[in-house]
Amino acid sequence: MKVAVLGAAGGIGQALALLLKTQLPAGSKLSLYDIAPVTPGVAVDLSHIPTAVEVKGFAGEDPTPALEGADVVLISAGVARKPGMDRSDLFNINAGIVRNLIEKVAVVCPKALVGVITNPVNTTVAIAAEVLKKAGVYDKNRLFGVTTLDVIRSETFIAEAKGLNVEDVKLNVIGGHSGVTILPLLSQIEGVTFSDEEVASLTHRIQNAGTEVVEAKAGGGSATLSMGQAAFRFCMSLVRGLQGEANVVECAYVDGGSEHAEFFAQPVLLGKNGVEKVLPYGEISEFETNARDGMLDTLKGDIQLGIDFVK
Ligand SMILES: NC(=O)C1=CN([C@@H]2O[C@H](COP(=O)(O)OP(=O)(O)OC[C@H]3O[C@@H](n4cnc5c(N)ncnc54)[C@H](O)[C@@H]3O)[C@@H](O)[C@H]2O)C=CC1
Ligand SMILES: O=C([O-])CC(=O)C(=O)O
Repeated sequence: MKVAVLGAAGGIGQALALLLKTQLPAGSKLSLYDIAPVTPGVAVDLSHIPTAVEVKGFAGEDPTPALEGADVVLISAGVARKPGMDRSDLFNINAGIVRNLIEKVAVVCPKALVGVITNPVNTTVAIAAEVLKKAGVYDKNRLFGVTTLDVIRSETFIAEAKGLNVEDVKLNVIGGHSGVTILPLLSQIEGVTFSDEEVASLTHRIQNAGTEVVEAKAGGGSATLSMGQAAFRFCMSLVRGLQGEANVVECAYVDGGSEHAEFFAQPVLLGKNGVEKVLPYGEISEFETNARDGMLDTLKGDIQLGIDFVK
């Protein structure tokens, strides 16, 4: 199993690389790429940790050597938000970065499972799909927007608010990955009830949790450690699926034939070819139905921006 992290010298990339070095299955290869010259050094640093995972680092303009033979590619290359910015403000810089990296993926490892972390995810995933289509190698089952941070935040905040064991909190978060497009399905959590006020305030907190971190870091970036953990969880689920494990399910932002939008985050069953099956997200409350329907213009606009960028 070979996992490549693009943007590996950044805040997310380094946290993710550490988790992968310590927890990928024995015999795996971990390949780190970033334009930052420190990247080979990050790999040397990690290589001193005694695990059976081989790590190599690559810097410079060309990610090709990092991508050769990759089964999974995770992309966190790009710029992060500062206070006062929306994720969409990152489009001008990050759109081109994701396009260029995916152009290389299309040539070097077109069969890899690709997880896009770089914001604005609602748009960068559409960019990635268009680039892969242009190259004639698009497989919708192999491209994912990583929305796992919304899931782990929901699990944490709900457990805190309700005094639950966080291990017992499981839920789907659907839609996309920004503001109103993030929709945690609180009504589906077993064994708890929420007042209308709790639903409104928890939903709002989850939708704005990225901004909570951006403001707390006061200009020093956005979520990196929690995102490292989230990307790690998602990557391990991809790996477990590739290895043939049964019943591996994660929510992710995929081209899954949704009736709502061309890309939509919902639960997917993972397997040897990426998405084995797009799963229904189940019954939802009236509040959630309104929130879902209310997000769609925003989500579709974000997706169209990505399509237009490549065309
Ligand atoms: N999907 C999600 O839930 C989340 C997404 N993000 C996004 O992830 C991205 C990365 O965030 P951080 O790691 O905090 O930023 P960072 O600034 O710490 O790291 C980004 C890295 O990308 C590298 N980079 C820039 N251009 C590159 C290129 N062309 N090729 C390879 N590497 C390149 C930089 O050298 C830097 O090391 C941001 O766009 C951020 O908004 C952040 C948190 C959550
Ligand atoms: O908010 C940001 O800019 C980073 C992000 O996507 C998150 O923390 O969910």
